[in-house]
Amino acid sequence: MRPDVSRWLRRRTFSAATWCAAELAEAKSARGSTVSVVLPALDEEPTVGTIVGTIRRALVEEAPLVDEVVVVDSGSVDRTAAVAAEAGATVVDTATVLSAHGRVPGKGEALWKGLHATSGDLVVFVDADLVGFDPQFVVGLLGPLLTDPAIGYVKALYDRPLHTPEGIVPSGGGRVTELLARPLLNAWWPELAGFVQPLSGEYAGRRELLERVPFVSGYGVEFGLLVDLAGLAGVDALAQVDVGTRRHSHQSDAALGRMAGQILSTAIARRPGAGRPSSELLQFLRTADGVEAVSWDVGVSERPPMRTVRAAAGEPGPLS
Ligand SMILES: O=c1ccn([C@@H]2O[C@H](COP(=O)(O)OP(=O)(O)O)[C@@H](O)[C@H]2O)c(=O)[nH]1
Ligand SMILES: O=C(O)[C@@H](COP(=O)(O)O)O[C@H]1O[C@H](CO)[C@@H](O)[C@H](O)[C@H]1O
Repeated sequence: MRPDVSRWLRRRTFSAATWCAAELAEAKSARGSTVSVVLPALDEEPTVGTIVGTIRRALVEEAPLVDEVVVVDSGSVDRTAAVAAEAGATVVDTATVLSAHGRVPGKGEALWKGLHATSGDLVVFVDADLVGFDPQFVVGLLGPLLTDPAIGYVKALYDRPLHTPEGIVPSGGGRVTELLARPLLNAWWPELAGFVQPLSGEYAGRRELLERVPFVSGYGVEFGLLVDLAGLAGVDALAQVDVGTRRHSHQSDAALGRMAGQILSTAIARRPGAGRPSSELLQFLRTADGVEAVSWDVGVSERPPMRTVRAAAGEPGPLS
């Protein structure tokens, strides 16, 4: 193992159990900081309300650690928005936030617009499809940020059981992580090889950093943020926190193939000289008389750093 990665792992890997909400609420108050939680949601009616309610009870009412909870609706056709609002979240829609910039599909768009729709100095991102969500996820992500000014971005690490019709595969989750993201990082960004869950959907960062990097529109957003923030602030400004086990609703292998296409596009765009990859991904279906090729566009766009958007609109930047 590279000595720098070994050292990073020792210095920048934490356990969520190190902190409790009450002590971090005091640390936040002493620093005069504020905390926003952003949940990107596309048709997450079954789970979003429980997650929002759990955050509000534990981290707003019982311990004033979180100052706002915002659900960013990506155009859901179910009752995601209503359920989130009933649970106490502020709900915004990707169609109306920064509407002058239009709306492109994908998770990264929701996160980018969630960044604009919130004001916290620290921003926590949590997927809205988690099952058995534990508020200690948020506490653990905020721990390093509220206790070490040298740390600017923290990703969750966890076990990821894969729920299948045949039962639970204890560590079968994170399929795109294991088959694409981890090999890519080790090949082209080996200094980031210490991240156990480079694609984890739960992470937190300082707004002053998050507003200085682009947000990839689709599922490349986590990969893009990790590489771009490391380039901006240095690997030592990044950390990871062990929060235990994460369960969520799983997509099909075919859907994850398209996710992988977006992540590959994101990675190649960050390798000067690698050329512009084709945005087409062909997948195949078995038909009665053979196979059918299905063409997908896995090209991604990039939303510019929020700092440039605010400057263009004459808005003040984040207090920092
Ligand atoms: O266009 C999209 C795609 C996903 N999501 C949300 O982003 C999170 C992670 O997406 P997903 O569960 O599809 O990814 P996975 O966890 O399966 O990799 C979930 O809260 C989704 O509802 C979103 O807001 N807009
Ligand atoms: O880590 C992964 O391989 C993928 C798929 O996870 P599963 O195989 O469904 O457990 O899930 C993550 O990747 C997405 C792209 O970065 C993130 O947006 C998701 O939040 C995250 O769950």
